[in-house]
Amino acid sequence: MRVVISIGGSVLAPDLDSERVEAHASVVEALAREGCEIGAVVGGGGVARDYIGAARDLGANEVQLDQIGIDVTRINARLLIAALGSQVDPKVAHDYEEAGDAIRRGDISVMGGVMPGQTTDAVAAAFAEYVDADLLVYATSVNGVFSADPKSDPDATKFEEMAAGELVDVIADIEMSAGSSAPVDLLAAKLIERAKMRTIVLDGTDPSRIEPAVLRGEHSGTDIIPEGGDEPTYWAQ
Ligand SMILES: Nc1ncnc2c1ncn2[C@@H]1O[C@H](COP(=O)(O)OP(=O)(O)OP(=O)(O)O)[C@@H](O)[C@H]1O
Ligand SMILES: O=c1ccn([C@@H]2O[C@H](COP(=O)(O)O)[C@@H](O)[C@H]2O)c(=O)[nH]1
Repeated sequence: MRVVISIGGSVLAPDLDSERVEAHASVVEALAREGCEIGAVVGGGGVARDYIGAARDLGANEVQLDQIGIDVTRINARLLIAALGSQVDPKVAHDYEEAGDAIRRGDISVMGGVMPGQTTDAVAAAFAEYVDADLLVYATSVNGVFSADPKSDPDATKFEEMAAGELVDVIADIEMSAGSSAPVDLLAAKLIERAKMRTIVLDGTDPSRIEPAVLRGEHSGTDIIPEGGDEPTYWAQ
């Protein structure tokens, strides 16, 4: 089974805590031991937003801000690589070909951002499509996709499952400036829809939630159901 896991910066490195990074790496390594081929994409989190905010105040334009964000995602990717054992490609992959080659060699491949105008959510979706992944997992700071931002709307309700087209509709109104927050960005949602990619959005603040989701489909987040895609099959059945 080939899996791409997007690990939000706000769950991997809300602060510089090596034990938390180690816990995420352990989950990735456990999945690899189960025989999964893994691509990981790491976000920039609060550190990226802090840098972006400071540079915006200094007059940088949105592309320059995105470039700062990309740099931070790649630093976080290096942190995850540092915590992974010898099975990881030691380079942060800067494009999908490099990342795909590493996976085909049997390595775990880790990416950060690749280009302005998107977030690492879109990187993960494109990476998953490029390597024909069986599953894409977003480990983020909220437990799934809600009808509205649950951090600001107490009446927001969680989707247990939703079609990829519905995801596009929910995400469409969220702002897309550098450093913005969404469970997945709009480009990612469109790529998931196009690729008919089976996708899970879950709370990754506790990384141990990722393994049962990948191996058995057990999680309390949101399943994005591909329209016209195959029925899910699980590795550990
Ligand atoms: N409809 C929605 N459903 C779920 N979350 C939403 C929604 N709209 C906005 N959000 C916000 O999306 C955010 C998703 O997580 P966020 O982007 O902060 O972190 P991440 O996925 O860990 O990535 P990173 O911190 O690297 O950008 C949350 O802050 C949540 O409040
Ligand atoms: O491919 C990419 C990835 C990221 N960015 C910029 O970086 C920040 C932080 O990334 P997150 O995935 O949100 O953690 C993002 O808001 C963009 O500004 C990018 O431009 N391109």
